Amino acid sequence: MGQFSLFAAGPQVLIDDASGRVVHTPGLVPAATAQAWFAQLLEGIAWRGGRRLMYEREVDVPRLRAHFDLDDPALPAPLHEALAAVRAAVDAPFTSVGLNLYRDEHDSVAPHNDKLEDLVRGQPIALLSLGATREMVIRAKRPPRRALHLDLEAGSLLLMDYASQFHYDHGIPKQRAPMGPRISLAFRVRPVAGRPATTPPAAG
Ligand SMILES: O=C(O)CCC(=O)C(=O)O
Ligand SMILES: [Fe+2]
Repeated sequence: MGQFSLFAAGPQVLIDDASGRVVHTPGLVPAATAQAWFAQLLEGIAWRGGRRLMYEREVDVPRLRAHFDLDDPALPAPLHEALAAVRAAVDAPFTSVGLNLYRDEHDSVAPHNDKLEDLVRGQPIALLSLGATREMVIRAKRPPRRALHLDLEAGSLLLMDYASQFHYDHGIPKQRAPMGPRISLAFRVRPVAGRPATTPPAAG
């Protein structure tokens, strides 16, 4: 059996209609592999805090972050391996990986859609989870704002297509119960600098 043949529960299609496609695959990566990557990244990455404006006040971004271009010769080994695992499941020419570190239950990401100018049109976002299980909430933008609550376990993949970013927000809410650290790897296909993010429709 190959390394990636253990799809614990198989892919679960959460959304698949005109509003977009969202697929959750628990167990894409075996638990021991996910744990090894988590430990190496937690120690080995130069995690950065950030500041953002909220209601005209500067506040800390409530998690730590890092970013690599996937062709960076200094790409850490676990990210190379994680990319291979994601590419085995998703046919997209990923160019970039954003890392989020949620140190504990107080860290979060507010509901948002990924910035469309950071994505090549039509390409998905793939989120690989490592470390503690955290809840993600995916909520429709339109009333009645249907919400999906899912547990993102270590080794799971959440694939959101481009269209879904127009119609849904996603976020990782703070929790009350104590939680260990979690790392997410967000693989994206970013537009090449200097070229438009979206291809204009062909003339004629
Ligand atoms: O940590 C996650 O799973 C979500 C991260 C996210 O939404 C983002 O980086 O844009
Ligand atoms: Fe996001």
